[in-house]
Amino acid sequence: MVAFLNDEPAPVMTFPAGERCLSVRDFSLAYGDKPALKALTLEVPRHRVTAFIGPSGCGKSTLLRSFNRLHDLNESAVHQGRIELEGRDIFARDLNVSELRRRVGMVFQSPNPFPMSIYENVAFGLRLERRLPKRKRDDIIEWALRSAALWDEVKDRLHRSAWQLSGGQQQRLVIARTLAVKPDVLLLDEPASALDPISTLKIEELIRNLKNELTLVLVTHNMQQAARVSDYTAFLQQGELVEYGPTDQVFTNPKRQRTENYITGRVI
Ligand SMILES: Nc1ncnc2c1ncn2[C@@H]1O[C@H](COP(=O)(O)OP(=O)(O)OP(=O)(O)O)[C@@H](O)[C@H]1O
Repeated sequence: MVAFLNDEPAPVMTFPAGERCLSVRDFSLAYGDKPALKALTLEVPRHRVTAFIGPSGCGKSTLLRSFNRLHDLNESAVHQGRIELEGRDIFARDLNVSELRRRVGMVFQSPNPFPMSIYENVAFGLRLERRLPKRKRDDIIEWALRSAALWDEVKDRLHRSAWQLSGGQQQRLVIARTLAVKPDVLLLDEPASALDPISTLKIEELIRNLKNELTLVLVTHNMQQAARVSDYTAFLQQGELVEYGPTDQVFTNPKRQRTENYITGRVI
């Protein structure tokens, strides 16, 4: 066993204030009396891809969903501690939760386009937000579909049903729909786990390219995927942050014995 590996609490990795997008301080969340996250402290850097990995039930999705307060919808969920988006407390009384969810968009495991055309899917969020002149709306829809690497495949059939697209195309459409309202952060919860290998590679390429536009946080069971697309990786176990660092370091030179056990397959 390598001497430096130990199970001390994870050292806090910090970023200069100008590079920090999300900041989690001593954050705990329980469903009723069952703790899911235990006093987590971590920072998510702006315009980077940060991956959350760890065994099933370790709290990855719970942490991701906390970033846009999806737990408000679950009466049994209680939290303590603080999360800031660009320096602002997301639990502040005067915070507008709809605006938070516009700024922090989310894409789930199974593609969920609405039963309407490709065009209407991307326009959906824009219609709710504000009345835009058609020309301007068309420009944003083209921009969002291009950003989601889907424009060339759908530009000649924008008014056909979104359900005619393949699963991978549907997931890129959902990403375009989320991008259309210009979020600052994109949360991705296992975005490729329902897709075939080629569609998965397209989503991964998209994730890498999108960091020019916004900050991405990815939950994945697939460690190769985390290694391929993320800049930073956080390893969680039983609601605790075990290790957080640059992805290369976490995968090739982990500082914690528990991380090494997980990435080498000794714990699943
Ligand atoms: N809505 C809920 N109500 C009650 N308990 C929940 C709820 N959602 C999650 N949990 C529990 O909280 C813990 C963390 O779950 P979470 O889904 O965040 O983990 P995860 O790491 O994302 O798991 P997986 O990889 O299986 O999706 C688990 O013990 C889970 O059973």
